[in-house]
Amino acid sequence: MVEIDQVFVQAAEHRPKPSVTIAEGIPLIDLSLINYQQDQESPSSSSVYSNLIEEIGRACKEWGFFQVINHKVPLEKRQRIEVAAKEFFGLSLEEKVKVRRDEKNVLGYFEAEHTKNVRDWKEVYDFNVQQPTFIPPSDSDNDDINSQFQWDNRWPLNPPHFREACEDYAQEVEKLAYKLMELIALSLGLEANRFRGFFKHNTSNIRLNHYPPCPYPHLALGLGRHKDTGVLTVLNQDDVGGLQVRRKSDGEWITVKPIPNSFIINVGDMIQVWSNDAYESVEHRVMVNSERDRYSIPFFLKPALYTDVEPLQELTNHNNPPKYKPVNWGKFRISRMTSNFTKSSVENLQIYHFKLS
Ligand SMILES: O=C(O)CCC(=O)C(=O)O
Ligand SMILES: [Fe+2]
Repeated sequence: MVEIDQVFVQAAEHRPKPSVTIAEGIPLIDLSLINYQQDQESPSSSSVYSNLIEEIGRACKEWGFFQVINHKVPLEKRQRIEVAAKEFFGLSLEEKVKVRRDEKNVLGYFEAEHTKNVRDWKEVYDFNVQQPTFIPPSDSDNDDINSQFQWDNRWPLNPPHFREACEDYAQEVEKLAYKLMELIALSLGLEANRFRGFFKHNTSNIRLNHYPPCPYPHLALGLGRHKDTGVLTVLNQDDVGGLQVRRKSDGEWITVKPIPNSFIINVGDMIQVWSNDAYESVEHRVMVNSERDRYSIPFFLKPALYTDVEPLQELTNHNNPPKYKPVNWGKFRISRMTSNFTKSSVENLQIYHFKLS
């Protein structure tokens, strides 16, 4: 067997253990009650609905992760993007690099991502849900965003229905994300639409992930440990499994069991800041295996580039003062993005850098 390229090798303490604990714990939440009609009378007064809100609040607090079923994202749209993703990744590298992401183009195909300075065993394709991305008017603070980056989607010509499959799916999953944000707002004691204004010019994106079989699953990871930087993630994973979540209660890595037609939801860094640590963004990673290809499709809900994210006034008071300085989403995003390309000697920007001591 050829020796593994050292760029993929995780430090001993970050390698997956040979035996894994399958999570009993990640809450499974039934969304049968939700409804996407805007003009629907709010069912928030009914006690069944308040149970749902409470369940979501508890999951966000105790795990930062949960799975949902009966979410109403049409299965057929989900299957279409899954097929499109497989077809795209099945193309030759020469074809795929025609839409390769680079230092200037933020979106497209990429096969050399690093997480915490170790290369991931995967390839990805990113597109933004809202186009064009709203770029704030130039001032000295925003020069980076204005002059250095291109935020246009880069659609491949092949497979033929790729773009349509991606856009159709994005619309559906975005609705689910906003509905979940309403439930999360209610669970924090806020107005249902409290977060809505942050997404007018959102920078939400969808990523297609492909983790090829890896002959060294004990040394490498499909995706190294990390927290999601955005607001909320809605993840579609296939039946292969490999996602692990760091359990808050004891720091153990717990494998999330795939459930057909479910989504895995997790809180990102920006909810952690808005909620002043009531709901924390939790570390997770992806193991690879030597036999099967694994595909996953996260939707990352993200605010507008100009958003200053800070603890919400309603959630802070004299006894619970703000724990963070404002985090400018555009700057945070760009700092994180540029560090994903190669090994770098400095740690990238994390939200704890914004903590008020
Ligand atoms: O592939 C997965 O299951 C997780 C992907 C993920 O965590 C990410 O892309 O941020
Ligand atoms: Fe993630």
